[in-house]
Amino acid sequence: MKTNVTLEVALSLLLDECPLTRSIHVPLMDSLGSVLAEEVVSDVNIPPFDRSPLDGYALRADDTVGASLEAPVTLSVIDYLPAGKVSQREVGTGQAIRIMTGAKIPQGADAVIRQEDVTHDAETVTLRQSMKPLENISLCGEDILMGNVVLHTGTVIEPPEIGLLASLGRSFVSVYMKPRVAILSTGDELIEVQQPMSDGKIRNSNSYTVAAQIKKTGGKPLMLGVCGDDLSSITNKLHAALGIADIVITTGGVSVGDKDLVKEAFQQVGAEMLFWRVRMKPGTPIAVARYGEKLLIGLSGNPAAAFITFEQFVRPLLLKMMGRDKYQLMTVETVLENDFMKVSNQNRFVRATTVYREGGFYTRFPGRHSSGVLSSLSGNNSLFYIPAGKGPFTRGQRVTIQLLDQPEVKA
Ligand SMILES: Nc1nc2c(c(=O)[nH]1)N[C@H]1C(S)=C(S)[C@@H](COP(=O)(O)OP(=O)(O)OC[C@H]3O[C@@H](n4cnc5c(N)ncnc54)[C@H](O)[C@@H]3O)O[C@H]1N2
Ligand code: MOO
Ligand SMILES: [Mg+2]
Repeated sequence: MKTNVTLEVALSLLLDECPLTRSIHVPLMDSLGSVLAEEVVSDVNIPPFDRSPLDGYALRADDTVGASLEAPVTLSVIDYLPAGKVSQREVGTGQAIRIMTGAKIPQGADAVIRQEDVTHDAETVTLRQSMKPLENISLCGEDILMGNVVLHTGTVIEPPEIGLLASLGRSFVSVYMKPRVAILSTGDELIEVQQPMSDGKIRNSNSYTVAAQIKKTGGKPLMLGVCGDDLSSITNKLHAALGIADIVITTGGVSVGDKDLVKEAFQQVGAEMLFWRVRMKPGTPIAVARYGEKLLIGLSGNPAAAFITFEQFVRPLLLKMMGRDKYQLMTVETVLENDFMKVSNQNRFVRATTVYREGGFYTRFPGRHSSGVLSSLSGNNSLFYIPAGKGPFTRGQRVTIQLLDQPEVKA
């Protein structure tokens, strides 16, 4: 087992060989946010026929040659075509058909004129301009051509892709499955949300924070509740978790205390330790092990450490497993709005609030930074990564930060 590894080494040990989840056929609307696991080829032309993009008159361009203010051309209107209807008539010489946007161009016609550009009565339409062949006609297949690849494997399904798939008649689509992630919080001091407080105990918040992070990333959280600090309880829960999940996350019990038994439990269930302890604060004691294709990730019990290490390790892991090729947090250049004077001898992630104003990003450090403090995670949408020995940082300085969420835009 590697220990005291750098962030980069830890990330590559975790991500380099992580498996893709299986692909699964899901109803179209359930695919939003997932990654496409198939090449989508169009079996139709879109639009499926030549159609009118305007409300007006379909006619033969030839009939309008030489038409002008001085020499208007009058055509007789032989039919009326709303969208969805097909005309049984063919437009002959000297004829036109009244047509609405979206209707199929009738036989014989090769141009459409806007109704604002003509005068008409019940039976005729008069033009004062000539038309070119194919003027104002949306051609069959001009949007999507039959036989073409419309969406590639690996495309993230967002609302436009949902619309495209719908237009191709795909009510089911193949996507990479959401990873199932079991969460087990360890600690004799833990009580559940609904339980009354008692001396020496603390409510389990990690299971909920981590489950929410999993959900937000697109995974499927499976909450296994809390478990005391004893080896057999932890291993029993891990066995159960490995039976139902692709990834198992534990919180607590990964440091050096007498009751920190999670690493031992990972080994007892037959997992191979990949690393323990990363050179970062908070979250140093993170432990990662592999069990076949499954991964076990022991996060620190300290709430802020668990949250931040999730963002650094588990979020990219889940995204990569779901087929995403962009899985790192977005980074932006920002201007500091207050000082950060502390120089740390360790690589450190500091909670920060970033806003977008007057064309640029601005960042403050409003909260407390200890890894046991949960409250200052709230409202902070970014993390400032400070390599060991760097700093102090002063107001006005330009630095790079990680965005956890879209920043607020200030006027
Ligand atoms: N002698 C040393 N002691 C510690 C070291 C060290 O290097 N030498 N490292 C410290 C660091 S850094 C961290 S981080 C913590 C990590 O400890 P564990 O991962 O073993 O976590 P626990 O000891 O179980 O708990 C830590 C803290 O968090 C609270 N906790 C735990 N689970 C939850 C939960 N589900 N919800 C809310 N709060 C939780 C727990 O009560 C503790 O207060 O170790 C240091 N010690
Ligand atoms: O590595 Mo710990 O999370 O700083 O207290
Ligand atoms: Mg501990």
